[in-house]
Amino acid sequence: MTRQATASSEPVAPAEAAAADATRPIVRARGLAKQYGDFTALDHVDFDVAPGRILGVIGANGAGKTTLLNAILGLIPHEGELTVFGRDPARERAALMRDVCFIADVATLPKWMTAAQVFDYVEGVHPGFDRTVALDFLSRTSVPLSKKIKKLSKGMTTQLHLSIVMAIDARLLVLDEPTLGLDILFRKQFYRSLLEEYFDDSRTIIVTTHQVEEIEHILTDVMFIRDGRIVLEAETEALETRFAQVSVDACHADALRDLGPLYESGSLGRKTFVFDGADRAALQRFAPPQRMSLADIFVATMQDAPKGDSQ
Ligand SMILES: Nc1ncnc2c1ncn2[C@@H]1O[C@H](COP(=O)(O)OP(=O)(O)OP(=O)(O)O)[C@@H](O)[C@H]1O
Repeated sequence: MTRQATASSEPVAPAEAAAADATRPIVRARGLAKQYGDFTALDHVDFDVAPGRILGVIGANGAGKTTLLNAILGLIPHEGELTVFGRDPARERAALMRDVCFIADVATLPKWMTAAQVFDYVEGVHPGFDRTVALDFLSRTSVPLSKKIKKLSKGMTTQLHLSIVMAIDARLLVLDEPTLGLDILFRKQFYRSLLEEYFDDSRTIIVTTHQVEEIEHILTDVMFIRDGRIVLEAETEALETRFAQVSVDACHADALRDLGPLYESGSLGRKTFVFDGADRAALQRFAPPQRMSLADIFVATMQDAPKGDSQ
């Protein structure tokens, strides 16, 4: 608001404008909702995605992840406010796609084309595609340019797909389950290349996957979705200080329950309690608080989150 007021009354210094651009959200949603008939797939969610971040959108099957991405990409109409690079994706999709690259599933390249033909095609439809970058990436692999995609192994297809991602100069990359069906080596390679060769401060990535543990290390932010609602939104770094779990003999269970755990589980006379924002010193009196993986935090949060009344 301040920025708009300034712009209308006095000129904004270039440095100031650049600083404002660097912090302005790439994606801004307020009351974003999506109904399929009487089913609520997205239930009035609010969120911002800042530039230079890697956001993991995590949720169980049917949580609403793809619906959220499709709204961002302008592929479905929505209710509520949604802007991507300041534009309404549903109305200004063509202009938006100059800045956005979307990959659904790496295995979905057209099987009847050769790699060279795929490059021809992408060159024709995406103004940000740089063929020389793609060729350079591919030259470091064993993927032949002249072979039809149906004759490539899945790993080769991944590398071909990656070469396209790397060569599209997009400011926002949207990945929906990008490594579905790939073995662990190729999944790891995909994310390593993404981080080391593609990502920099000028780009933003939004990614969904069920293989949370494999992308944990690349994410700067996470959003957990359940029943079309956001149940947790946080910087990944903050999770470590925020969440902790302690395992104790069952005889201490009541005392730990008094500290307000998010979730508890137990077996064989031991109880494990998960805490969100608890006083570490208070937990330490019972047992050393342990660091939790993103997958563990996800499970605990999902157990705790009340089921939406939207179904
Ligand atoms: N075109 C549609 N018509 C009706 N319901 C739909 C449609 N698309 C999605 N849904 C429903 O909306 C809900 C959210 O679907 P969505 O694909 O966004 O989930 P998701 O989190 O991506 O799931 P998954 O991890 O299984 O891909 C699901 O219950 C789904 O059945």
